[in-house]
Amino acid sequence: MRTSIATVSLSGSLTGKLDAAARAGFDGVEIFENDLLASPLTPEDIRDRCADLGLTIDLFQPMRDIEAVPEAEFARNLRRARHKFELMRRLGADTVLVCSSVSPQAVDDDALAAEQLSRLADLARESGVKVAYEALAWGRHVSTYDHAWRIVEAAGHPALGTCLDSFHILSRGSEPKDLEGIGAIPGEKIFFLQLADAPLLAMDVLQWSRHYRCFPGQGGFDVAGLVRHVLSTGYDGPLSLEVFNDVFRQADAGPTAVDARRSLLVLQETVGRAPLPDPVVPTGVAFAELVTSDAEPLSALLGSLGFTRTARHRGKPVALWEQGEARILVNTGPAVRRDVTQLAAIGLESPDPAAAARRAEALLAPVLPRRRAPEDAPLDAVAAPDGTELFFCATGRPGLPDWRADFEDTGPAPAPTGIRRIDHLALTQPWHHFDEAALFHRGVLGLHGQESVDVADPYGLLRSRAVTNADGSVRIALTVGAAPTDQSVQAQHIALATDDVIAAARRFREAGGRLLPVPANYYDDLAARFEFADGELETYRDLGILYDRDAHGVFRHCYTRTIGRVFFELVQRDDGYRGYGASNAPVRLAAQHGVRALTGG
Ligand SMILES: O=C(O)c1ccc(O)c(O)c1
Ligand SMILES: [Mg+2]
Repeated sequence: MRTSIATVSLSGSLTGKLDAAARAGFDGVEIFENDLLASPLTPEDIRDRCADLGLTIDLFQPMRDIEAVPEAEFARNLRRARHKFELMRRLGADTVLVCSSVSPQAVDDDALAAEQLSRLADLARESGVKVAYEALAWGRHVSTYDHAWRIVEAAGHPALGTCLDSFHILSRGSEPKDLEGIGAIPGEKIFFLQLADAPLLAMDVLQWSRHYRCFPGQGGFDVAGLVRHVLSTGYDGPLSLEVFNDVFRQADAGPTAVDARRSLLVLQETVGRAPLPDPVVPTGVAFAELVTSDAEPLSALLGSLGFTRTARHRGKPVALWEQGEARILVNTGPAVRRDVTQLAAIGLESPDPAAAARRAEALLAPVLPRRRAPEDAPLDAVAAPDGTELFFCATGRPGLPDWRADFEDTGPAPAPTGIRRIDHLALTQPWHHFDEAALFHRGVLGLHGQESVDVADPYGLLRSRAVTNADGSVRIALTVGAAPTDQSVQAQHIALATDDVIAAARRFREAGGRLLPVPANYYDDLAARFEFADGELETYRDLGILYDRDAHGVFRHCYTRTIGRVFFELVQRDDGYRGYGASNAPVRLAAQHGVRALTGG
């Protein structure tokens, strides 16, 4: 299917928007009148530029407040339309969007609306233009798609059809049965289909539409369900994104256009219309790679956690540290983002690394060079939106490139200390890339998105959403802070799974490690909320262990101090607990702020 994007969805100048849309692979654009008015280019220049970029102009919009008005007013509207149709001729655009009137002059008279739209369509036809009539959710008299369609049907004019916009339809809380009417519209009378998602917010629908729309798959609407209804009519026009969003209005058009196109690819796959390679869901975490300019503090911390250095890279200053199945690479080489200790890469165990990379590439993920150096194993890797490198690994599987082969052993595996593996990785996202990151991890990696939760931090709200595979052996928690300057929102962490967090915490402390101190008030509150065995709470209090329960089981966890941007968590999940201790995050965040205030670090 052809894909299109409205220029209003992207930031910057009209030419910048067109370039970004073309580079992301869109077939066409909807030109917003305001973008054209503000552009120094003539309509002919814009037409030529689109042609050079391989973009069709699928829609010109919007024309407002046309129908169901007194005759004198309608005559003025026709005059206005004549000018716009001439402009469209110069632009080479053949479909105009007319949105339902919000004018106080408009009357509630479907017959009049049909008659005037029909006369508009007569004029349009003379200019070779088709009119697509759209119900705005806040239209004065016409606010539903079926009402707009009844008027179009009554007009019975070949140059008049309807435009369906998923936001206007789904923002009205449509039940599945309310969408069935879509299937009854003849496909050739649906002149255009605009797609947008939105987070489920209770607010004025106009404000919601103008500020909070997002790309399909990033909000709470069933956009794919609506598209299925539309496709069942035989509609064969473009899938076009029309997203009014304050964040996208400020963000770079290039990455936004890529995010937009990826969302459409995932949507097309959901409705069975995208030729994408199947997802290859990762089956485990092979390693987490930290970069640092000073390995000393990190080595000490890993040592206290029971990790030992077991191997080093043959060609680069990268050490492998292991404990159980948890593997941490410490890279002290000249990495791009080495200024502060941070998580730079994740190795994901993949059933078919090459196929995983093919899907990632089809979903517009930047593919990284397979060999960093001539002697390296050829590993498939892509960059996530936050820059984290994702390696698709086949650890110890004959016939496939193995990252482990690039390492030579330097010491034996450590004695087990009860740490089994990496439980999850928590990555903070730049605030304006959060939805993009969640969609990326779901679409590209085939992970499943869990509920989004908001967590209070002393200086703002953190949003958090985890993506996981089916058995929980890969869990990535994506978080973002409301306050972009707050240091806590920059932190990343590696959570290590243990079967006995008390023993692990004691061992860590005995080995010289320092756990994050937790205020006594927290334990007083725990005592009020839960019943504990004798001495249990005192043990938690002594060690700084936090406690949570969900419908499935119990979660106990504690934190190390932070080095650079990175800290570690020891976690014990019992009886199928699924969460990440979100209810404890405010206490953890406050404690981390407290430590920073004391140490100045
Ligand atoms: O917010 C608006 O006015 C507006 C304009 C044109 C559209 O296609 C639309 O969906 C909304
Ligand atoms: Mg619209």
